[in-house]
Amino acid sequence: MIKVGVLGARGRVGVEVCRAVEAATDMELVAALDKDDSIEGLAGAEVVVDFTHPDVVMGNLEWAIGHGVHPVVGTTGFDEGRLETVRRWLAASPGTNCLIAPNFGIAAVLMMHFAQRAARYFESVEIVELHHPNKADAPSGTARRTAEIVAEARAEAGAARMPDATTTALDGARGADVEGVHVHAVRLSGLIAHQEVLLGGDGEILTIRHDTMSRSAFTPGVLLGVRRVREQPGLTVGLEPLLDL
Ligand SMILES: NC(=O)C1=CN([C@@H]2O[C@H](COP(=O)(O)OP(=O)(O)OC[C@H]3O[C@@H](n4cnc5c(N)ncnc54)[C@H](OP(=O)(O)O)[C@@H]3O)[C@@H](O)[C@H]2O)C=CC1
Ligand SMILES: O=C(O)C1=N[C@H](C(=O)O)C[C@H](O)C1
Repeated sequence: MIKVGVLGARGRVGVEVCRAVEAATDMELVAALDKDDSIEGLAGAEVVVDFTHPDVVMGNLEWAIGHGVHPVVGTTGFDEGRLETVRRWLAASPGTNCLIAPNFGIAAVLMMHFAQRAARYFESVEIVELHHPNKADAPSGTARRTAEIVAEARAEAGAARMPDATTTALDGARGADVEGVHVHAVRLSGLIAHQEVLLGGDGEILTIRHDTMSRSAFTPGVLLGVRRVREQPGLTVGLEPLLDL
């Protein structure tokens, strides 16, 4: 049995994760902690799942890694600086591993992968992410990561700069620029989590769209991460290696 702790246990995703861990026959939920609980309650857990908030996740990771608990992290807000800090903590705690995935939905991971594969064949790529209005951050972790891997694929293929004749615009009208890829964030009641990657070429457009219809979509990926994190050395970013992508 894998002893699992959950941080953010009363949150929108945390509730689903606790339910899934309790239903898994190879896992035991040993701690379900939320905002005002002491993180010391994680003592005894082998793996901790974090779905909290970008402002608190780094403190949680420092504690977990320092205590030899393997984190599986869904919380967003990771840039290269944060990832480097996590790598440093892991290096100081040999045998402890960490998985950080901006999206645990299998279809969402495939959407990102297909966008990365397609990017080199098109002149233009833009991303529109659409989420519920209670989301803390923008752009979403998924959109940010998609833009990064799309930009990387385009750079590797020697793609030219994307055409854009805009010289006059209101601030924000062209969205956020993530390594040259424009990302637009919609916050709308009724939505959960959605993303479109628009790829434009000569006379044709490919749209890759992903829709999260229920937060239960994240739990198979989280359980996969919990089962595999102990054998994935150091820091793993994204679920792709666990899906052989
Ligand atoms: N990787 C993925 O697949 C996914 C990632 N996410 C990300 O996960 C994060 C959480 O999303 P969501 O569940 O919607 O958010 P919620 O706000 O619904 O849940 C977060 C929970 O964490 C609690 N919390 C805040 N601080 C702490 C702390 N220090 N220790 C323990 N618990 C704490 C919050 O309490 P309180 O409300 O009182 O502040 C809340 O109950 C976001 O960053 C989101 O982007 C979301 C969906 C999928
Ligand atoms: O906050 C959310 O809801 C989600 N957050 C993640 C992100 O920022 O990409 C994953 C998914 O989009 C849902």
